[in-house]
Amino acid sequence: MSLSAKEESYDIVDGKWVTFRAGGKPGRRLVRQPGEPGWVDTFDRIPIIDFTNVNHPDIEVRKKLAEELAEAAENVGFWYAANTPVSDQLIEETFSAMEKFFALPAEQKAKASWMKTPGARGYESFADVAQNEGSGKADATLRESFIMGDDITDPVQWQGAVPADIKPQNIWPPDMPEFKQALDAYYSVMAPFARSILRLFSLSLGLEETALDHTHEFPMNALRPLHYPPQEPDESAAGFLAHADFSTFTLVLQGKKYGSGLEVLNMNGHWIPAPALPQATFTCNVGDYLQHISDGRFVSTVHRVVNRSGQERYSLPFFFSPDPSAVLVPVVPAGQKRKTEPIPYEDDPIGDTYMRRLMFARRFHPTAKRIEELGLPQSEWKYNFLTGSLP
Ligand SMILES: O=C(O)CCC(=O)C(=O)O
Ligand SMILES: [Fe+2]
Repeated sequence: MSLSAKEESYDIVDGKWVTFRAGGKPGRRLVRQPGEPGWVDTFDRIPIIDFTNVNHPDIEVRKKLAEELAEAAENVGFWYAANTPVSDQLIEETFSAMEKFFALPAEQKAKASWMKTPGARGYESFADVAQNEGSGKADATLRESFIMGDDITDPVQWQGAVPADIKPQNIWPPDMPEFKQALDAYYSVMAPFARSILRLFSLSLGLEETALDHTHEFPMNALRPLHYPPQEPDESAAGFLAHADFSTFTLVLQGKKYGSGLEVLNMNGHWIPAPALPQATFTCNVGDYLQHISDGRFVSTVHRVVNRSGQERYSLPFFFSPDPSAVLVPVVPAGQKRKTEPIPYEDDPIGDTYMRRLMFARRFHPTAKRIEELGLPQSEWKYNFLTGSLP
């Protein structure tokens, strides 16, 4: 089922629109009511998938799980993951470190500001969000976050030789060394789990189980602790604006004891709540890279966060993305034609396209400003600006 093809097959005259950013550009969807022209059969709930068998020794068992996953990825683009390799204890320790980090005085958090790293890793304050997104008032406190990810210069992640021009990617709060320990521990469990899920997607696309492994060897992963205070009742901006992820897929840990607020957009323009469920660990979604690999079969579904719960909300997305050097080619079944239109820069290495998306979303970041000063056209933006240095 190609959701976007259905969407485009109707003449839209007037009505209410939901707007979002997806695939690196603005998009919109008409809000339709039952019986109205263009009302489609779309999801109104998110399926729960049991991952007990993710590494089952019998390939037939793994194939069955792959089929279940493919159905969710195709019809919803979101799924809950239950019975995963992530223990309750690890989850508790990770959330407790996150709460402690976000509770640090602003000056201590600012020591690990994302403005200090070439790839915008580190702490993003409430004020940074308000400035970057133009969302609400300058003093809005919609969300704050921290990003860490793959870093070849960190011996916890990589023990091999490091090229001399590669700079550290991550930055850490010097006043809370346990924060690094906690996120490293969590990251080291998530990375292999994500690789196993990638293999399920390989199977579901009719490929050898390991066929996509070479595109995700030292991938551009990111782990992003987020903190959303309860929104002011008069605050119209979302805590996280409607968007699709630029990842292969995303595994979001939502704390069960916190407020909910994640919402997923269906094809009729309705927001479907996706709160933490007692029986599941992760809320997961297809990202743009998997949508591309699957030739549009798996949908990078739009979502947002609005914390109307009246409680603090902490969440922890793990973005699994390809290697910077990977060039992704849509998988087209034998005897069929490609269904999707080519997208800009699709023959470029993913690192370069990632850079274009990241810097667009971080226009006040020094790397983005330097690119602007140099007057570099987007076609010349390169991933190595984030790891080495700009000209
Ligand atoms: O906080 C969440 O639950 C989701 C955040 C999100 O969508 C993102 O970081 O891309
Ligand atoms: Fe997202």
